[in-house]
Amino acid sequence: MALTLLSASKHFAGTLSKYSHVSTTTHCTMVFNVFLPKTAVEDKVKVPVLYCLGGLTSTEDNFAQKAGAAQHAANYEIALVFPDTSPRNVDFNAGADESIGYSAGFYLNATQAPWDKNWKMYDYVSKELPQVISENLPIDISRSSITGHSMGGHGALSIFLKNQHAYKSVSAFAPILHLSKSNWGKYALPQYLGNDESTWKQYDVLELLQKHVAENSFRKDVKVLIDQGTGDQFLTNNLHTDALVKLTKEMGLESQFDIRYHDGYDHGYFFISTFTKDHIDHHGKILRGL
Ligand SMILES: N[C@@H](CCC(=O)N[C@@H](CS)C(=O)NCC(=O)O)C(=O)O
Repeated sequence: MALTLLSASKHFAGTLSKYSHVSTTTHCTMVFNVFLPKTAVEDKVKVPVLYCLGGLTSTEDNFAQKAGAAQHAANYEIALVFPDTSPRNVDFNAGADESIGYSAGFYLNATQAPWDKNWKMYDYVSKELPQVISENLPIDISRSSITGHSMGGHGALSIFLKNQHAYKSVSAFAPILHLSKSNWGKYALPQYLGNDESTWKQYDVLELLQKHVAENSFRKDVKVLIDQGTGDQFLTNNLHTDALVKLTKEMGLESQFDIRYHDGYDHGYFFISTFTKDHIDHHGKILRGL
C-alpha cells in the first residue's frame, strides 16, 4: 500500500510528515501525520510508536500541532502517529454536524447506512494503519502504545481494551469513558450502530473494562494514566470520570489506574500540553524498557 508524501518539516531534529493513502477500510483517501525521530530519519533505525488520537472537530493536525508531544518523543526516540479522526470527502453530506460525520468517527465500525461503507475508524486505526506504517516507514509496530484526547481518549482506551496485547501502554487526556451514556454517544451511536443499545457496549470503556474483569482477561501488568481537568465543561455530561474512579474502587483496580484530577484546567490543548510530558514519559519508558 503506497503512501503519498504531502509535506515534511524538520522538527526536534527529526521530521514531522503528512502522508495520504487510499484506505481499503474506509474506502476513501486518508491522511495522517507522523513524527519520526532523528535516528529513524537519518539511520533508518526502526523505532517504537505512540498513536495519538484526536477528539471531535479535530483532524490529524490538532494533536500534532498543539500538544507539544514531539519534543519529548524525540528524547525517547519514538515515533508519533496522528491519524485523522474520520473518513473525508464521501459522496453524501457528512459534514453537516459537529457531533457525527466528519471529525466524529468515534473509533468504531458503523453498521448503519449511510455511515457503514466508510465509517470504520476502529478497523482503520487498529488494523490498517499499523500495517501501512509498518510497510512504509521505519517503525516497529511490535512496540506500539496508544493515547488520545476526549473522543480520542475513548478511542485509545477502547482500542487498547479490545486489543490488550497489541499495545505496550495506554493513557488518555479527558477521555469519554462511558460513551453510551454521554450526550455525544447518545446522539451518534443510534445513527452509527442502530437503536439496539447492546451493540454500543463494544465501544464503551466502562462496559469493556467490566467485561474483561469479569472474564479475568484484563491485563494485570498495565498501568493506565488518565489526566482530567476539573474545569472541563464536558466533565459531567460527556466524560464520566467519576464513574471510572468508582468502578476501579469497586473492582479493586486502583493500583492499575492513575486517574489524576487537575484543579481548574478545561478541556482544551492548553490543559493537554501542560501534561503531555508526563504521558510521553509514561509511554517512552515502557516502549524503551527503561
Ligand atoms: N463543539 C463540540 C466540542 C468541540 C471540542 O471541544 N473539541 C475538542 C475535542 S472534544 C477538540 O479537540 N477540539 C479541537 C481543538 O481544540 O484543537 C461540542 O460542543 O460538542
